[in-house]
Amino acid sequence: MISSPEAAKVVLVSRAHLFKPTYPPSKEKMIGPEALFFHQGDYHSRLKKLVQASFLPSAIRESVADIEKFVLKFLPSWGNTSTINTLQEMKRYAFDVAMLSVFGRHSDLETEGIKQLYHCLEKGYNSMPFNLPGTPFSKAMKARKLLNETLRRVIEKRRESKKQSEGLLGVLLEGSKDQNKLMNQLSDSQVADNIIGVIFAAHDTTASVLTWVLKYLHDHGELLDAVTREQESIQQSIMEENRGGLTWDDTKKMRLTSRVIQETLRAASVLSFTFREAVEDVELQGYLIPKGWKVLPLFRSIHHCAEFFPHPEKFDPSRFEVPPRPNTYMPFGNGVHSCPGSELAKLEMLVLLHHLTTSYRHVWETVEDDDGIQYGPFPVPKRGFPISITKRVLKRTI
Ligand code: HEM
Repeated sequence: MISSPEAAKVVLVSRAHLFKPTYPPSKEKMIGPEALFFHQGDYHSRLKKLVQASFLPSAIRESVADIEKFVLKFLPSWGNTSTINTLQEMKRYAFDVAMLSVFGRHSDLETEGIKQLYHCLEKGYNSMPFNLPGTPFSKAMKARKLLNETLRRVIEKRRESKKQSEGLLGVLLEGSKDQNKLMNQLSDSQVADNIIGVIFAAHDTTASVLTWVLKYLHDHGELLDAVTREQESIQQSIMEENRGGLTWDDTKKMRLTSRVIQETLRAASVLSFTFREAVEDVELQGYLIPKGWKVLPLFRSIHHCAEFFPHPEKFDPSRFEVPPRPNTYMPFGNGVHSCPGSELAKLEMLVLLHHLTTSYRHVWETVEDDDGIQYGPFPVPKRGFPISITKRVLKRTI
C-alpha cells in the first residue's frame, strides 16, 4: 500500500509500464474485457486518445445547453416540497448525462432498452460471482448479453448511416475509421465494451461526489450562502444580458463553487485507492515488489495527510486558492490511466449546483440526524443522504 506521493508517482506515471491495472475477473466479464481500463500498451493508448478527444473541454463546451436542459427537466420532477434520496437522484442525473455523452443528443429508439438493461447489469456489479440461476451475478450476465445485442444493432445502424454520428460512439466509429490507414477499425465488441465501460466509470463516481457536495454544503451553512450568492450573480448577468441560459464561460466564473467541488473530491476521496499489479519483480524505494503482487496507491491517505493539506479533517475550500503540491492531489488519478472524464464531471456538477442553489431554499433539511458512511463500494453518506427540499422561486425556462 502506497501513501507517499513520490512512490505513487513512480507506480502511476514514471514506471507505469511495470504496473498493470487489475480488476476482479467477474467485473471484467460484466463490463466487457475490451474496455480500455483493463489494458496497457498500444491498444490502451489508441483507445485513450479517442476517449480523451470526446471529453476535451473543446468537445464538451457545446454540451452545456444540453446538460442544462436535463437539469431543468430533472429538478421540477421533485415538486415544490419533497423528500429525496440524494444519492438515488444524483445517480439518475449522472446516468442521463453519461448517456448523452456516449450516444449524443439524438436518442435512439434503443436508448430506453439500454437504460433498463444497464440497471439490471449494475445490480450485479458488486455481487458474489456465482453463475447460478436467480443470483444477481447471473441476472447481470444475462443483461450484459442482451446489452451487447442491443449495442450491436445501434452500432450497425450508425455505421450504415451517412450522417456523422454523435457522442463517444461517434468518435469511436469515426475516429477509428480515420486511424484505419494505420490501424484496424475497432470491432463491434471493442466499441460496445468501451461504451459500457465509460457509462460505468462516469455514473456512480459523479453521483457519489455530488451527494457529498450536498452533504458538505448542508453542514456548512455559511458556504452554502456564499455559493448561492455566487450562483445568483451569474443568474443575474444571464438575465441582464438577455441570454437563453448558462454557457461554458459562465461555469468558468463559478470560482467558489469549483473550489467546493475540489475540496469535496479531496475530503470524500470517493475513489479511495486504485489497484495495480507488478508485471515483473520491481524495486521501489528499497523494497522488492515481487511479480504478481498487488500495489495500491492510496489516494485518500495522501489527500488526508496534514503535511500536504493542513487540518485535513476540516472542510475548507479556501485551501485551493493556491494549487496543491504536485502529485498530492489525485481525485482523478495520475498518469496513463488518469480520468478522461474529469472536465465533464466538474461541468455537470457546476450546472446542477447553479440551478439547485438558485431554485431551492437555502437550508436543505436533513431527514435523519446521522453522520455515518456507507460503502457501495464508494463511500457515501449513510442511506444516501435523504433530505427534504423546498422550492425558492419560480424558475425561468430556456
Ligand atoms: C467525479 C467523478 C469521477 C471521479 C472521482 C473519477 C475518478 C477516476 C480515477 C481516480 C480514475 C483512475 C483510475 C486508475 O488509475 O486506476 C478514473 C479513470 C477513468 N475514468 Fe473517471 N472519474 C469520474 C468521472 C468520470 C466520468 C464522467 C467519465 C466519463 C465521461 C470517466 C471515465 C473514466 C475512464 C474511461 C477511466 C479509465 C481511464 C484509463 O484507464 O485510461 N470518469 N476516473
